[in-house]
Amino acid sequence: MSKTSIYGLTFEQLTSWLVEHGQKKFRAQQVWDWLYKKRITDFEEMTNLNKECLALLDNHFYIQSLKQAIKQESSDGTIKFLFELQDGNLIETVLMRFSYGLSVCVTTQVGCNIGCTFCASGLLTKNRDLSGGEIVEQIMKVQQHLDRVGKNERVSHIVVMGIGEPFDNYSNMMDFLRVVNDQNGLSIGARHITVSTSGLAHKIYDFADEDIQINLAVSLHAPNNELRTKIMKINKAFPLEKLMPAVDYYLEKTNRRITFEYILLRDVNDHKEEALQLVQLLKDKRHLSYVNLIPYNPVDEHNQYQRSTKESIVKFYETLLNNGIQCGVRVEQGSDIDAACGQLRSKQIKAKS
Ligand SMILES: C[S@@+](CC[C@H](N)C(=O)[O-])C[C@H]1O[C@@H](n2cnc3c(N)ncnc32)[C@H](O)[C@@H]1O
Ligand code: SF4
Repeated sequence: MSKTSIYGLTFEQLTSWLVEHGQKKFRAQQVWDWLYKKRITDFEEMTNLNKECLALLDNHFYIQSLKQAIKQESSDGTIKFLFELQDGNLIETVLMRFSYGLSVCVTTQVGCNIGCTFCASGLLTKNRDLSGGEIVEQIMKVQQHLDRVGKNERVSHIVVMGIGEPFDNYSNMMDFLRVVNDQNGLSIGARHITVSTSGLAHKIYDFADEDIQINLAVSLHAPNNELRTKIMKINKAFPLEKLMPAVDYYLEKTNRRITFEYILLRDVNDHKEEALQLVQLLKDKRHLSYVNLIPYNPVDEHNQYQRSTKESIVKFYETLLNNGIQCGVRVEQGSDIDAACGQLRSKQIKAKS
C-alpha cells in the first residue's frame, strides 16, 4: 500500500479517517496541533499519541516529501524556492514580503496546458496536477524556513498564482484552501487568500457557489476577443461572452470584489484605446472591480514581448482611474532573481537536458 501525504486531508477527513480506524475523535486535533502549530516532520515526535495511533498514521501517511533543490534570495527579501517532488518533477514556490505581511505564491500543477504566449510556466506542458498535500506542503516548507530563521514570522497571505492553472486542478486546490484556512490548523484568513485563474468560466461558477470567502483574480490582459485570443489561447474556449457572465454571476452571488490582472505589453495592449475599452468592459461592475496592472517580466523564449514604458504604464493607469475604475500597478518583487513565474524551473530543466 503506498502512503499519501497527511497534509492532503482536511480536518473533517482526518477526523473521519481516525474514527473509522478505531481512534477517538479528539486525536484529530492533537495530530493537527503537531502538524500545523508545532510543525513537526516526523510522526515519532507526536508524543501525546498512543503507539497504536502512531503506527496507524505511519503506515498510511507521510508528512513531507518535497526536497529543496534551489533557494534564491532577492535583496528585497523575496525568496524563491525550487522544490523537487517525490517523482523528480520540479516546482516553484515564492515568499514575498509586503508591508501588510508575508505572502506565499504556490504552484498547483507541474507545468501548464493553457500556454499563454507571455508566460514561462506554460513553456513546458503539464506533466501532472499537484495533490492537495503537495500544495499544502509548499506553505509548510516556507513556514518551517521562517521558523528556522527564528524571527517568529508567520505566513499571513497566500496567492495561488504560481505555475499552473488552479481551476484545472479544482478539487485538489479546494482541499488545499480548506486545510490552510481551517481554524484548527494554520488558520490563514480566507480574505488573505487569492486564487488567480486564466478564465475557466465554468469553474468560476463553481467557485462562486463554494462556502468559503476566498478572493478571486481573473487574468484578463486584453479588453477584446481579438487581442485576448492572440495573447491567451484559452480565450478561444472561453471568450469574453462566456467569461464576463461568469464574472457577473460570481459578483452577484458573493458580493466580493474581483481583481482583474492586466499585464502591460509594450505596443500590444497598452494603448489608450485598450484602456478605454477596458473601462467599457468593466463599467457596470466598477464598484466591485479592481484592475491590477502588471509590469511584464521578460521571458527569454517570449522575446516578441517587451515591458511597457513607465510613461505608458502611468497613462494607462490614469485613463482607468479618470474613468472611475479602481486600479493599481503591481509592486515588483524579486526583480534581481528569476522573477517571472516558472522561469527558475524552466532554466533548471533546460540546464539538465
Ligand atoms: C502564473 S499565473 C498562475 C495562475 C493562473 N494560471 C493565471 O493565469 O491566472 C499568475 C499570474 O502571473 C501572470 N504572469 C505570467 N507570466 C508573466 C510574466 N512573464 N510577467 C508578469 N506576469 C506574468 C499571469 O498572467 C497571471 O496573472
Ligand atoms: S499565465 Fe497562468 S494559465 Fe497562462 S500559461 Fe501561465 S500559468 Fe498557465
